[in-house]
Amino acid sequence: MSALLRPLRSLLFAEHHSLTRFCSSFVSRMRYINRLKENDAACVSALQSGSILLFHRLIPLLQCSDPGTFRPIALSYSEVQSVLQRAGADGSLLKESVLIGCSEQNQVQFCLDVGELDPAAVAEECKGTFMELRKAFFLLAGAEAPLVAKAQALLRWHQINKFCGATGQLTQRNQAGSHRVCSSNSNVYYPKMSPVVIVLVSDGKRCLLGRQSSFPRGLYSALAGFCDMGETLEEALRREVAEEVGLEVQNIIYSSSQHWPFPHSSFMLACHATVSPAHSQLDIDHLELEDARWFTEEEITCALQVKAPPRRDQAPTVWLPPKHAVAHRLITEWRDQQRRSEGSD
Ligand SMILES: NC(=O)C1=CN([C@@H]2O[C@H](COP(=O)(O)OP(=O)(O)OC[C@H]3O[C@@H](n4cnc5c(N)ncnc54)[C@H](O)[C@@H]3O)[C@@H](O)[C@H]2O)C=CC1
Ligand SMILES: [Mg+2]
Repeated sequence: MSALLRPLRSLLFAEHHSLTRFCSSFVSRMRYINRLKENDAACVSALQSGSILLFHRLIPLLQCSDPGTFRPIALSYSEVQSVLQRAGADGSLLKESVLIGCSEQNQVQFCLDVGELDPAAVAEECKGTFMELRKAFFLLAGAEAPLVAKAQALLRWHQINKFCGATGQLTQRNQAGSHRVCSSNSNVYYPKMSPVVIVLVSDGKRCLLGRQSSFPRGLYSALAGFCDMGETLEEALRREVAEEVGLEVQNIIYSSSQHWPFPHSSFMLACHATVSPAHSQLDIDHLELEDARWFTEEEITCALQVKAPPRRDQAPTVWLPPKHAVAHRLITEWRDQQRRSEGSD
């Protein structure tokens, strides 16, 4: 190795080693990932020891782990190299991998879209199946649904941001895929989510759920809406509730947030809010909602028992969003709060 290269290699090794040494606690994991976004060489090195999730035109490669449960197949760099070679592609596609994050087991995770390969050959080679995320999301085990959703969202973002919106010129990505830069005016683009407020309104004894005509039969959910430019969370929430059901809410309390991949990367900001019983008369905007109703705690408890959507030949029994959706969390938080307050009455 030439004298010039040796210092570079030892620098990279030290950098990688120090980065790897850092990857032992949450803080150091976060700092490590941040550095991989800033240091292309370290990211290339992390890719060679990382795990890679494969997609085919944004459809994730999964395998059945338990009956009715799927998980993403995490391949090593060399396993992906041999999949690519067997599928007749050269290994250079690997550099298109996008950094997702670092697992709690300190495994750096990447995703790669092999859209130009034959999906059947890749699926057979990896003993898996490519499954649309809309279907897979609810069959993935707990923590893996957000991981696969984030990976798909990143890959989609790169596919639709190849050109600069201002100059029309090509944009170039960094090795981690955490940003793209316009090749002519250096505009920097970062992956974006659209902020959405989602709220469970209560009048003290009941909670309010609505449904759009696009929802599956019988499904009711918390009211939700995209934030407009310049709005605060509270302003968007008040506007959406006023628009959709004609109510003015008070006492907005933040609950939690969630990346929601459908249809394209919403950033769900979930809250509880109240109206006084004297001002709970609904005035539904049927251009926005097919229906909206007040539900008692008993009705919610019944609806939470409904595990499968009603069949076409059945009455449209009310059912609620599954555990993967933040609406489910809002509803169970409200139900639990009702039980606590009844218990203390
Ligand atoms: N994770 C969960 O528990 C739930 C998630 N959601 C999601 O929340 C989102 C918003 O719910 P909706 O009631 O449909 O929203 P909404 O009440 O704002 O109505 C949708 C309208 O917002 C506009 N819009 C669409 N995309 C936009 C964007 N990126 N930025 C600004 N405006 C946009 C369009 O005019 C569209 O017709 C949807 O993506 C839905 O999938 C909805 C309920 C539960
Ligand atoms: Mg809405």
